Amino acid sequence: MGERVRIFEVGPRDGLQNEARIIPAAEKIALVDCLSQAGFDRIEVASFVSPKWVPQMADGAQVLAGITRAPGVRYAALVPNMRGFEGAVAAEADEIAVFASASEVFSQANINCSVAESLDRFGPVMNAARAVDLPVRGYVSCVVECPYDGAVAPGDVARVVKALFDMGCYEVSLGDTIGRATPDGIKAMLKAVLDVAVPDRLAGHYHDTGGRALENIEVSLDHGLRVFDAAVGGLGGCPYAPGAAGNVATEAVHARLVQLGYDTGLDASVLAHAAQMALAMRGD
Ligand SMILES: CC(C)(COP(=O)([O-])OP(=O)([O-])OC[C@H]1O[C@@H](n2cnc3c(N)ncnc32)[C@H](O)[C@@H]1OP(=O)([O-])[O-])[C@@H](O)C(=O)NCCC(=O)NCCSC(=O)C[C@@](C)(O)CC(=O)[O-]
Repeated sequence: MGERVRIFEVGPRDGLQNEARIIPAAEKIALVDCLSQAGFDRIEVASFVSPKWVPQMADGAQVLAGITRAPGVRYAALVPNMRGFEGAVAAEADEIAVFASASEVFSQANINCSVAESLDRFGPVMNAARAVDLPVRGYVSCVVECPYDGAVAPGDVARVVKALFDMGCYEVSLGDTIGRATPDGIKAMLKAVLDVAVPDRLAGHYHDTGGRALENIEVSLDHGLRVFDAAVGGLGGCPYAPGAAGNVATEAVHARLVQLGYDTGLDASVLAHAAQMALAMRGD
């Protein structure tokens, strides 16, 4: 058996948040229930953000209430502030994620505040999560490139990663939000980030617009990362990142990792079925 590399499935959240068609909660629940049989230990299923900003995620509580929770799987939700935290806790999310950006312009576009303001906003969320023993993951968007502002300095990424760890995140996921990063760009970013963090508490979250996400995962494996976010069927995109295509497809990441000799713990036939469901949901 090869070394374990974990895939964090983000399709039901990051994947579906950008779909133009409002997808009924029952379809999302069916997808999550299928994914629960695939062998993931974490699946991001909802976000508790403003429904005016992201209408597709307005039914997060319904989704969390409707899924059949499999033992050993943590069902995660994204929260931008205390209001989102309260929604996630009421819906019994098993973990939450706060999300910041390495780019000021993207931060304004995505959550209507500066990077520093977003980090301040997470303070009370972290305290409240600690009080109820809820694990918190952190995301940093635009780790290589910003859709509005071009190249992002690796040092800016490292600063935000450090701030998220300092406030208590158990893991930080590095988002190539627009999926344009090259392996060299990922290398330069990781060099700076690994000055402030250990690789086994980092995850790669790579979109695949430029078709290089699998190479970017390989470069990250070389730097010691062992967790990668992916969306089944390659669903996704961010509503506030124009031009971003989907997340790298879970089934493609699984296949590449197996080819490289790693063990993902996932069942390829369940993944293939989930990918078909995901593609049908987006009308492909
Ligand atoms: C952060 C805010 C809320 C600020 O939004 P705002 O307009 O600056 O804040 P506000 O506090 O003035 O609130 C505006 C309205 O939203 C309500 N509101 C406020 N908070 C909540 C909440 N939690 N749940 C439900 N409603 C909420 C609030 O009550 C108010 O309602 P109104 O009075 O107008 O009726 C807004 O900008 C927002 O929701 N943004 C979400 C953006 C988002 O979800 N983007 C996609 C996820 S990030 C991503 O995909 C990247 C990632 C993570 O995958 C990694 C990567 O690839 O890079």
